[in-house]
Amino acid sequence: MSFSTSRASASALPSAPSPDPSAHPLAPYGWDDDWAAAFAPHLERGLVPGRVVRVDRGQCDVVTADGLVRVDTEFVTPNDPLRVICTGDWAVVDAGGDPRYVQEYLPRRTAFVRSTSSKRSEGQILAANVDFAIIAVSLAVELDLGRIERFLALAWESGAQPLVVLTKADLVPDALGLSYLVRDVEDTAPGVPVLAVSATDGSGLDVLAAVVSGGTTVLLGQSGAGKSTLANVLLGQDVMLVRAARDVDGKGRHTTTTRNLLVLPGGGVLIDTPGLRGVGLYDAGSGVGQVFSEIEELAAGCRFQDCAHVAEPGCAVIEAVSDGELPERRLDSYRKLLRENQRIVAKTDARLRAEIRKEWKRRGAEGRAAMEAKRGRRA
Ligand SMILES: Nc1nc2c(ncn2[C@@H]2O[C@H](COP(=O)(O)OP(=O)(O)OP(=O)(O)O)[C@@H](O)[C@H]2O)c(=O)[nH]1
Ligand SMILES: [Zn+2]
Repeated sequence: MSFSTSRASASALPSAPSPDPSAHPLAPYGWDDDWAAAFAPHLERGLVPGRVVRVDRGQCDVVTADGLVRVDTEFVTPNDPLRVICTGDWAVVDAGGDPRYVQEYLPRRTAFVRSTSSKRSEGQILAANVDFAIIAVSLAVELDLGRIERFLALAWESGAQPLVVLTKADLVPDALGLSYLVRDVEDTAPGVPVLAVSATDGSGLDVLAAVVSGGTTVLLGQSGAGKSTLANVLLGQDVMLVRAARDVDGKGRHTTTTRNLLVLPGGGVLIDTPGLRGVGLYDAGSGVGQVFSEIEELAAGCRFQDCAHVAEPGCAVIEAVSDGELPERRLDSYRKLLRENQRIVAKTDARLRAEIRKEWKRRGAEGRAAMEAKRGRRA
């Protein structure tokens, strides 16, 4: 069966420039001319570039031109959790020292962030320099467009290009039904390629592999959406190779089964960390705007600049709904995500205020104690 269900033709799909493997040993890991330019000053100082494949407490595994090395990360683990080195970062490595360590990392192009449930006021960095975010959606269950929109907001917010991959297409009985499902999702996801694939009959997988070749990809989606299956299909035999490569540092850590950053046979890498799998929505403000770009465009025609599109006179958005031009479900979903986003931001601010108060209380207590000690000495 040939793959022809999606209106998004292969030519309309984004494609990352395929790195020339002869150009640089790190090209398969995403190294390109822009990274090389950013690294040039470090190279002059005898430092080497490496991509972070895994981060542990205090150390990380970095793949360099000479293979995988274990390096200390004390200089790249600041208090701000968003600035801590993470999988996908391009590290500036001092490989000559003992211990070897990361001096800094190159400015990130994109970043996936998760809101933390801890007392910390900021999010947690999950993956850096991701080009493509595959949002896996199972066709075995009824489509939940609201959920897709939520993942899209998260993906846009990170800076990566989202791709919706409808999995288990073999379970949809007829081609016409499948094309309707694809169109529904396309209408929900302006600017986002939508592909239907099946790991069972192989349809669509070659297109998907071609799209993500040369870039860095992450897999998002509900449990059971088929992410592991897609990862296995994309990776082919390379999982084994990367595991074997872990033995390069001679410490036998190849026994690990944690898959973090893996080379794809067709070029490019897949980042698959446990944290990314349960990712939520964190301050996806501009991301929400991109998911609902047609609403934002309509809003430009509202009479009031701060129109909330609820009951304002001259509201172009409500007018589009009553004209049947904009589905009411879209507007509801937009409002819901904006509200949720505001709650997260408000919660974050409240945490920050609470932390500041605690700090001032502590200082106040110290100050009082010092004053009392002084008084005591005087008495
Ligand atoms: N019929 C059919 N089943 C599939 C296909 N792809 C995956 N599945 C099945 O769907 C189930 C879930 O797939 P997984 O790949 O484990 O899903 P996941 O998203 O990784 O799930 P979590 O690990 O819970 O996040 C498994 O039983 C797969 O065999 C497909 O193309 N067709
Ligand atoms: Zn309006």
